[in-house]
Amino acid sequence: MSLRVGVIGTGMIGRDHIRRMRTVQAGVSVVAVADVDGELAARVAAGIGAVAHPDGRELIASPGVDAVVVCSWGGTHEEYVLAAIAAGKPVFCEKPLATSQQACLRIMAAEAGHGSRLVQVGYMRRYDAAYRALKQVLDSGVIGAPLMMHCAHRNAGVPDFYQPDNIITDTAVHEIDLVRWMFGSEIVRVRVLRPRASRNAGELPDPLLLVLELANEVLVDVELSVNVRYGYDIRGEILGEDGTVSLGDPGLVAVRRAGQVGGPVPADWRDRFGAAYDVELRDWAASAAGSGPPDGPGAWDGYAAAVVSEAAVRALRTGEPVTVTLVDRPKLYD
Ligand SMILES: NC(=O)C1=CN([C@@H]2O[C@H](COP(=O)(O)OP(=O)(O)OC[C@H]3O[C@@H](n4cnc5c(N)ncnc54)[C@H](O)[C@@H]3O)[C@@H](O)[C@H]2O)C=CC1
Ligand SMILES: O=C1[C@@H](O)[C@H](O)[C@@H](O)[C@H](O)[C@H]1O
Repeated sequence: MSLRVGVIGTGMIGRDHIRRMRTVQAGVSVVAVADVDGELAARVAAGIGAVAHPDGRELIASPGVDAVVVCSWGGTHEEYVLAAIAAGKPVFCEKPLATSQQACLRIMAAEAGHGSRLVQVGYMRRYDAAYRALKQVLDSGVIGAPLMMHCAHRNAGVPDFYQPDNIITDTAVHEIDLVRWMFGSEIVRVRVLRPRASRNAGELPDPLLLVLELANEVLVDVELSVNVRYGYDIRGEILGEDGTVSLGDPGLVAVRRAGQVGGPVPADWRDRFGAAYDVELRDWAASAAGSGPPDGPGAWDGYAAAVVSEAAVRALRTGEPVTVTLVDRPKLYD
């Protein structure tokens, strides 16, 4: 029997995940949706033969729903993730897990009370073929012990709701999760530097340079530019004691003509990370269908990312370095 999934939030990524669960994945049916925009939910439900619930909590409680995907706005995630845990249902929650470290602690406490992992967070870069290849080279030891990583996270543009903090909490949070996974080490200190703002930036402090210090003394710099106009450009290079490894060009072709060489730049996150979302949701659905607890990023990772994000927001506002302090990691997440 196929896994009956309910999706809360039928906006951009909610609809994209519905499409992939219906067309790319086997063994999954999207049977229910919910959105505060009732008309949108009804339209999406009608298009796929699903039930539209007026409320996300009702969807979670429905006996016809085995597992839940949360794609609503970040501030609403805690409520739905807690309700899914209370119902004993596996839940895939888009990033961020929640918008404060206290909320993430409440989620971890609820999961510990349940006794096994039910939560996966949508940090899809861990499933990206290029980042996985980068980690494989790093872990093989051929470039020696890591010293630094240089990252760039460039968006063509960002939604109108973006405030300065969103550059950290919605954009940089991907690198915050990624480097913890890449180096198997927690972030202990952050600082944020502000160069001259781009003329394309509007009111935003854009670009920013985020500097992350890890417990293993690796230093990471992340350029965050959210209005570059030319496309969605994600870069990463690790410097080791004996060599370097970097993400390759995501373009599948190079065009040589008129004395120039060029190729496509992805338009947005769907374009660049489409295959990673496919693998991420396939693995999550397999675990939710009974293959075992999810082994992707969990509530602990969501919590750590929230603590570092809060520290980075403070660093952005004050211009000062901020130390990161995490609670002891509960046994459930060893
Ligand atoms: N992993 C990734 O690369 C990406 C993750 N995201 C994350 O996905 C989430 C959604 O982002 P988008 O789809 O871009 O936003 P969106 O604004 O396009 O869609 C969000 C939907 O949630 C609905 N909603 C808001 N509050 C709700 C509530 N209490 N109950 C039910 N529905 C509610 C809205 O009406 C809207 O339709 C965010 O947390 C965002 O950070 C978004 C884009 C990429
Ligand atoms: O998660 C995402 C968006 O919410 C965010 O706005 C973008 O900056 C990220 O690149 C994308 O992956």
